Amino acid sequence: MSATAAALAEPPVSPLGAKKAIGLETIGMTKIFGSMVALGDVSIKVKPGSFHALLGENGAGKSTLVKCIMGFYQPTRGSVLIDGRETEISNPKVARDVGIGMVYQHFTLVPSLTATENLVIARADVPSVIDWKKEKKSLDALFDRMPFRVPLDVPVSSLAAGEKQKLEILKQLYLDQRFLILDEPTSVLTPGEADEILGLLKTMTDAGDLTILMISHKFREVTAFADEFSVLRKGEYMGGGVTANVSVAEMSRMMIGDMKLRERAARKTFEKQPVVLDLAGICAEDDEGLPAVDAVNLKIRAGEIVGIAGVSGNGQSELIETLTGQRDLTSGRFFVKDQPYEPSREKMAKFKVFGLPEEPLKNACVRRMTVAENLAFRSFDQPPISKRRGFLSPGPMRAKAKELIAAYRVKTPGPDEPIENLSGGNVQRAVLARELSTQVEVLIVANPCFGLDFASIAEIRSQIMDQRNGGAAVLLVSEDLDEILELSDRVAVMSEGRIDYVAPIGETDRATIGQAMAGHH
Ligand SMILES: Nc1ncnc2c1ncn2[C@@H]1O[C@H](COP(=O)(O)OP(=O)(O)OP(=O)(O)O)[C@@H](O)[C@H]1O
Repeated sequence: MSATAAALAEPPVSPLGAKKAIGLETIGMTKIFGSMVALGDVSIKVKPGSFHALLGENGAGKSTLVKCIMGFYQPTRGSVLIDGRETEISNPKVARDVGIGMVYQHFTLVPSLTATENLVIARADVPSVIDWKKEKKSLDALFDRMPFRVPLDVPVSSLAAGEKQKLEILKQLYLDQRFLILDEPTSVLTPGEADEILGLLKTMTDAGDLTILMISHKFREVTAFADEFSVLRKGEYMGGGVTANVSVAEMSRMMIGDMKLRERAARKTFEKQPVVLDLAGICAEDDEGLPAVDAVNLKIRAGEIVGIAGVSGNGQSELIETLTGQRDLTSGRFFVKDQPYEPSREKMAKFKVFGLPEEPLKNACVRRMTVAENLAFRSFDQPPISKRRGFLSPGPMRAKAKELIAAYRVKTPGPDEPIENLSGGNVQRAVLARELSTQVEVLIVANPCFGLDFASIAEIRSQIMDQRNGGAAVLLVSEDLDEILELSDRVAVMSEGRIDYVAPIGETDRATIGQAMAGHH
């Protein structure tokens, strides 16, 4: 039996509004892309009013499953039951009409509009002439019944990341969605913000007002907030159950099988090494032409990792972009081994400067080109890939790609797959494979483990440490303070475009770094 959204029976009334939490099941969900079975016969049950975690390593099929639920993909086979009834979700509008909403890793709000404006225009029934006074009054009344609120009258661009994420969630509640899919919702939040938001959502699921299906790679959050969990591996359902009854070790085994994690690379000790990368008075502007990087001075020695901590949006992205040639300097200079350095392709090759920017699919790949071609970006004009200048040799290029795919466990049907078809985590691994596979003198990495599963994080951090131990100077920008503390030899804190606090790792602590992040230094 198939029921449309309109045919669904009126749910019982809750204090939050007309509807109650929705229960959802997938039955035999299967999605095949060409010869690739991204999802094979997956049945999961998310009870109404539960907080359910969806786990799996990169490429396991989590996004494909939720895209089938949301109507972004049509499954090859399988169906969705909503509150026990089979419901055909032919597109995202149908999902929305039946009360399923999605909150993404990245923000989808219009930055120049206020929260009120963002919410009202998101409505399907937005009137052609909007009575803003009336809308604001009804929003205020609604938010009085919500467990959290955000400032309604300032542009979204001026809100902190935690407030933006709260607003994304409030938007879904305002649209009366009672089944929320959260795709790694805390990646851009501090641990404090993450706990606050997940805690508030948990009060709503416990009250029976909302059901949550959360994709997460963070066991800490899963064990603290999820009632139940399901694990996918290679597109198949591997098991699940009540979170409190299953250990983290058992959950990880379900995710990766008996694969052995790479031993954490030990930190090699060096005598005082020469300076390799020197940032001298670096200044740059943001996209609006406002000062973003303000006279940054930093020297990084061979065999040293300097971690830049900071709340996102304090100039870190712009600093990285100046170093990788994606943003002009307004003043200052770079030196590599005392020689002037500008980030052109030739100079990067000459000085062996490598890097992983943020959002690698956008900033470090050509999305429609194959995995092999993307892996060859740094070497396509050198033997053996180019025997004569301008002539590519596909054989050696594919052979090299296969080697890197195996070494870095990039999940792809093969080297000829367009890179845009890979899962987010696997694009990340492919770019790291390309950038870390040769001798590196300077390594510039921004949030290298963003969106990666726990096994990949261990592997990538070991590789960064290997490069350091091999004598590379590493500049690591990360919003994950644990990552900075684990990898860095020295910590620098960036606040409002400036670096006013730098300390060796043994002479600082979380609280001091936190204060410097808040600008108290
Ligand atoms: N449009 C597509 N065409 C071909 N293959 C695809 C497409 N979308 C996904 N895949 C493949 O399906 C598999 C599952 O990908 P999916 O994005 O669902 O994984 P995931 O578990 O969400 O991973 P991650 O944690 O890295 O985001 C991957 O091997 C991916 O390459």
